[in-house]
Amino acid sequence: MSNPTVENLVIIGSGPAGYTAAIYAGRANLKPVVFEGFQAGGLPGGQLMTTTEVENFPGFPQGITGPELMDKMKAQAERWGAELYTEDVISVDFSQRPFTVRSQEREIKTNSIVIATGATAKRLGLPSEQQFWSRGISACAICDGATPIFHGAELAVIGAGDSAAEESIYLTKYGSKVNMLVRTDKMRASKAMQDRVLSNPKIQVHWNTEAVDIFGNGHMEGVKVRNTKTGEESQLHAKGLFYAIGHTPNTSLFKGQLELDEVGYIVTKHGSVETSVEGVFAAGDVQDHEFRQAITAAGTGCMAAMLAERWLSSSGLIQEFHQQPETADNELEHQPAKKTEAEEEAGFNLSATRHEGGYALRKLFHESDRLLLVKYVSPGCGPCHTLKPILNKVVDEFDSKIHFVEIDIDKDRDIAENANVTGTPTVQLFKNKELVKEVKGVKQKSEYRQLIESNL
Ligand SMILES: Cc1cc2nc3c(=O)[nH]c(=O)nc-3n(C[C@H](O)[C@H](O)[C@H](O)COP(=O)(O)OP(=O)(O)OC[C@H]3O[C@@H](n4cnc5c(N)ncnc54)[C@H](O)[C@@H]3O)c2cc1C
Repeated sequence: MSNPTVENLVIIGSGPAGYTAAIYAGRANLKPVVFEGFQAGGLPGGQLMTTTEVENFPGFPQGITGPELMDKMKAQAERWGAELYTEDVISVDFSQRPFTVRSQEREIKTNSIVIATGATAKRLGLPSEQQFWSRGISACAICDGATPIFHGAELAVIGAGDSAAEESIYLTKYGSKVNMLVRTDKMRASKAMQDRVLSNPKIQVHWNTEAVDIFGNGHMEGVKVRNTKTGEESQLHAKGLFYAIGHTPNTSLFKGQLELDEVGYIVTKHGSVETSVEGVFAAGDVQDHEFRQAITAAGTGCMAAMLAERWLSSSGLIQEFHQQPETADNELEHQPAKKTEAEEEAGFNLSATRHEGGYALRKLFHESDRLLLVKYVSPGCGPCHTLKPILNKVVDEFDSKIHFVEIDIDKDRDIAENANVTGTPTVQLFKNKELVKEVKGVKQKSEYRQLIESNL
């Protein structure tokens, strides 16, 4: 599908840099188009979707969770008229003006671009990594740590920076012990984080230790480790292994079109966010290997939008869209209050499509004559947050034809255990009490739709 109009500005990425650029460009009446991303370079909302409390973003003295902060930034961008697409950009062409940006769904011509594609968590490439991925190995402790198999179990974290420290501390809520594997005899984490790790009785730091492989039978049982000083190998028992080993800038799309440094970060002019191509700006972690903070990403997002506006204006390309800000619809403020179990029993209505909690699931499993779609989520899980509006739309389409239940695996541990849920989000579809299909992670709407349609 081609769009014949030429946009003022396309923003690629929806972390703090992308949404801030969208807020500024929206307020400058540029009506920016934002590709929020989907899977190629992390979640829509960016890296903060995988964290719990953000304590250092100005304006939130009590802290705020990462997903909540990103929800607010998104709502603010929408309020100022940004047009958002939850799609990955698959190619760009900067060789001709206007520039071209393509996703699977559309092709857009634009006079200027802000790249805010951030960075993606690295993997180690261990021999059995693929086999045990999501069967013990995870790159997101916040998303998967609450899984029942990890409760009371020994766990391991690989890494030596702030992420590794934060994830180790978080995992002590669930595991009996957390082994932190550090390749050298030093941690890179901030002094404050190191102190929290070293003083936590549930965390053991294994210095000069690297992972060699994973072992297990179906599910992971432990990590083969090597002492980097002596070369001696040994086995460390752990039911879960969490990677926190840094990030790679998401710039493969731009190779050969923009100047990148030897690691792949976009090169910007000193003190600016201008790239080697006029009219293309880069903001946030994709061009910053030094600070890598939400506030610096937001700051450079602001600079990129302001410079894009100046550049469009001085090139005589600007097209203004005057508008009133939309009223923000903050979903979080409209969450229903939690019900007691007695209220749940009294209020259970078999004819309703949507339900939540273990009581409803048990009732529906035995009494429903419809397809039963079960979504398992956990508190603070960013991908669960991303999945919510996607699955909500699909459930609406099948209103009265299916039953839908949301299970918080932290509250209904026994249910998650019986259902063999090994990470969140997980969606299971049941027909006549039989499990037809399990889908892990976040997928496009069409995949869930097709799954339901083919079983109706
Ligand atoms: C666990 C953890 C905890 C953290 N805690 C803090 C904290 O407390 N305070 C703090 O200040 N910072 C924190 N950070 C760092 C902070 O998250 C980053 O510095 C910040 O998110 C960078 O923002 P960004 O906008 O540059 O990129 P990102 O947040 O990485 O977002 C990149 C965006 O680009 C999109 N994208 C990628 N490729 C494509 C594509 N091909 N097409 C379309 N879209 C694409 C992604 O979907 C994503 O939306 C933390 C990071 C982690 C991992």
